[in-house]
Amino acid sequence: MFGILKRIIKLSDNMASKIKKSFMYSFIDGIFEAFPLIAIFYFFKVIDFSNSKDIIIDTIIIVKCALILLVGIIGRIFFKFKTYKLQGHAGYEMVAKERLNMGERLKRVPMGFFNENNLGELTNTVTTDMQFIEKQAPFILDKMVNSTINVFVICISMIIFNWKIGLVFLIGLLLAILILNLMQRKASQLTKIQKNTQVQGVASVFEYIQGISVFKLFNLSNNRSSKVKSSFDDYSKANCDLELKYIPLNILFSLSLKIACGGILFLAPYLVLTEQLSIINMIVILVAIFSIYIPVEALGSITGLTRMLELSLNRVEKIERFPLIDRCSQEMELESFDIDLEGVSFGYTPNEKVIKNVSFHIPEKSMTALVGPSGCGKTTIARLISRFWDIQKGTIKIGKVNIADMTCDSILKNMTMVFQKVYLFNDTIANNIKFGKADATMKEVEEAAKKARCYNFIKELPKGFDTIIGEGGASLSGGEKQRISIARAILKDAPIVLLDEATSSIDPENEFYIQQAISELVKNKTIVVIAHRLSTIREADQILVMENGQIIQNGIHDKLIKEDGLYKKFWSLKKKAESWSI
Ligand SMILES: Nc1ncnc2c1ncn2[C@@H]1O[C@H](COP(=O)(O)OP(=O)(O)OP(=O)(O)O)[C@@H](O)[C@H]1O
Repeated sequence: MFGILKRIIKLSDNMASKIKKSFMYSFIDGIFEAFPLIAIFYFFKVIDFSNSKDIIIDTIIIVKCALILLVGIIGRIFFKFKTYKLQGHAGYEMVAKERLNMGERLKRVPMGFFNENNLGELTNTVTTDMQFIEKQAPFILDKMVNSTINVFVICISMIIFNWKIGLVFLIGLLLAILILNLMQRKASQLTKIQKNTQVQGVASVFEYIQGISVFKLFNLSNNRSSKVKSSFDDYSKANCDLELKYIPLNILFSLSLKIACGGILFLAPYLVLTEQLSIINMIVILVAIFSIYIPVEALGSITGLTRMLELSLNRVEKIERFPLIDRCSQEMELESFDIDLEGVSFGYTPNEKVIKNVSFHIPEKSMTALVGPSGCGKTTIARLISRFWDIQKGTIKIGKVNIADMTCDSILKNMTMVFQKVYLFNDTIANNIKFGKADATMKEVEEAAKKARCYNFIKELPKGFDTIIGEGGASLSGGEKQRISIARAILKDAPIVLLDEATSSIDPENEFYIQQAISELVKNKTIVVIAHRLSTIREADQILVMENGQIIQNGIHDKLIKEDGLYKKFWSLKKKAESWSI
């Protein structure tokens, strides 16, 4: 149980002192909680009950008792406030920091991480798990630490007070701890199942939302929503199971404490009758009996929550443990931007190589086109140059520096990528363009938009650059989204441009503007283009023809067109396709 304490303290980092302080305040609050008991003890101690006909209750005594109660109440309010404030702050700040850390980590893990961990599990970790840790961790730890201290203190006090009563208390306590242990084991199994079904639920909702257009198109929405429903049915069944299997143990736990209370209730008068206990002490015991087991009950009540916290921590720590792609690399400044691949081999899975012993040189400020049939590895080459994955054999150098020695940030700050699939954030158009350069002025943003040929259509929107675009850029046409993403790339002004030309048909007007925008983007840059257009291929300084993960031809268009090979075939097919008209 206490391993979790260490893990939270580790996670909380510089918030640990706040959490520890909150435990101390909570402990002091526990002392003030005992003040009513002290008042009762004092009351019976100072009043003479031996003469039952003439009991004198002095006003001073009443005032003193009232004062003790008042100090108790004020002390509790003050320290409770302090405890909650510290716990709230510590929980919030600890999780806020951890969320940022996680964001940074996710940027630096190999892309294979996202294949191995489904999106539902990741989403669940950064939302539900983190929220659970934020709200519950300080509360659970506080209850755990203080209840244990209180149980220990009460146990010692009872034994000093009267060892026979202390023994009955101890038997009740040991019985309760035994059942608590059983409860923890049960909770361990059941909360794991419950958490897994929760993750499945989130994953199926995610899939449903992402694929909604496909489901609608193929009339599958009922089918998929029944999958979502079934995963939530599993979740609700797991919750019911957890409660049902947990309830008998919970009852047994409470029963053991109540039986021990009953034992003390009978034992105390017996001890008075046999003159082993004074009446005053008996009264104090009878009053205290209702609260001595409260800390033990508190430990019982957090068992399920503790297990859930443990599972949430497991998931967060799993992300923390995943090795960063650039953990042994350094921040570096590049001086030149030519690209060299030497004997590079790579596979997404260990047994299947998709890039096989590839070598080529891309001179600085030149255009290289990658062409070849679908699935031959063109996109993979672009991903490897930007170190989204690490290669298994060979070296990739930019400006004569091995990218394996550079941090992801120092590679990517020199690169711009324009992919077919454009992602725009749910923010203003200006901020989407500024993504390329966070501190850009509005003048720079407008300048980039003009170069990317999107200034005019943006200006025609009612709110211009302040127009909020839906997540993923839902409110813009495909061509408009492309041009905004090119404006973003122009603003970044990186010396290397990786460009995956759009294959999907865009209307001629948009295509014309996109071509103009790209011409602005690539001026004076080292360009690697996954080429689908004849114009791009023809103008390239170098064409790399790929087949089945290998470079099979290399040269300029005029040379390759004369050779008998894949390129010639590819070119005539492309030409034929482009000459088709509808
Ligand atoms: N994330 C991935 N995980 C596993 N395999 C992948 C992944 N991405 C691509 N592949 C596989 O790697 C091979 C090369 O894919 P790649 O996308 O590089 O080809 P491509 O030439 O760019 O194809 P296209 O022109 O159709 O985009 C293919 O067999 C593909 O199925």
